[in-house]
Amino acid sequence: MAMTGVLRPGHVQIRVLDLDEGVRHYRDVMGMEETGRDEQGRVYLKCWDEIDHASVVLRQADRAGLDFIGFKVLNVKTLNQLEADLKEYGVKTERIPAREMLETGERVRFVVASGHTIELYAEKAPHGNGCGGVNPTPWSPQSERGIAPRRLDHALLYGPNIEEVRKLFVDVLGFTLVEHILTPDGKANQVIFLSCSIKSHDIAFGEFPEPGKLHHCSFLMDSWDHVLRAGDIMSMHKVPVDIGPTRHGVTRGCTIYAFDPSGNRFETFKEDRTPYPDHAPLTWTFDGLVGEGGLDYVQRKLHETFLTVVS
Ligand SMILES: O=C/C=C/C=C(\O)C(=O)O
Ligand SMILES: [Fe+2]
Repeated sequence: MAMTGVLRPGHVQIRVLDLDEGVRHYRDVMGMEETGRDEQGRVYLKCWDEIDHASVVLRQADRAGLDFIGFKVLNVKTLNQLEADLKEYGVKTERIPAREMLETGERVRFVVASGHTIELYAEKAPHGNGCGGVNPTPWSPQSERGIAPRRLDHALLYGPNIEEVRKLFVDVLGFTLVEHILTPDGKANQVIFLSCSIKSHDIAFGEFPEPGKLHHCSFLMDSWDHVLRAGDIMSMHKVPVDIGPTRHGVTRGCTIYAFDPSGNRFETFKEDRTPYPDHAPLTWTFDGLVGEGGLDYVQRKLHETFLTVVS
């Protein structure tokens, strides 16, 4: 947890072109549990080992992408303090009323320099993970349905001005820069990996001319084996795979990148680092992205789509 009380990415609202297709993907292929639908027609889903009501909200729209990503913070006191800190830093914030999102309290919403909408919230009703809270089981039957990721893990967002975004997340929200990929001239950041925990990243930003773009939302798998099994299930459902199975040199994460029916990239990801905030950030040169396997460690090749395909 960041010293400022930001816990984790708690929800993403993803735009899908066809709601039924989207639900079939996240519920039946990914194996997430549908936990609700609201009067706006949005569909709420959660991963099997998440406690809170939902981590993915699907909204039907005429263009794919990410409406916003929300971070859960420790409590209401922390939420109020962070809103004050954001305002003092010069960020314009707005309050989204409680229950605008099912089972979720007030959200503090703001737009960062890359054009992405970020939210902070303190309250989301628990739904449970099927293991129980007293003498719990180590897993639940839901953990065997479909790809069955443990949780929503992180997102990589593409847009301009990521240096300004880095400063905000580090100086105000208390995130740590864990790894970064430099631009070809080595003078700036191409991609930054930021953590509010001891994960390799809770959110990442890549420099990109168009604001507000989604590179991928990522879901945590337990092992290489589970990532490979996810690949089998993607193939069974003809899910278009983008990169992998492979390991990223950056973050060491074992990965498959693929696309949902709307063309939103998602990732099945096995974490393999536990960086603490006192660790110095790891640096990747741009040619390290290719030559040293930064993107694809096994094949040591750059997949153009990593730099160009967003939703
Ligand atoms: O070189 C690119 C690395 C991308 C890393 C991830 O998407 C990840 O670690 O989840
Ligand atoms: Fe990722």
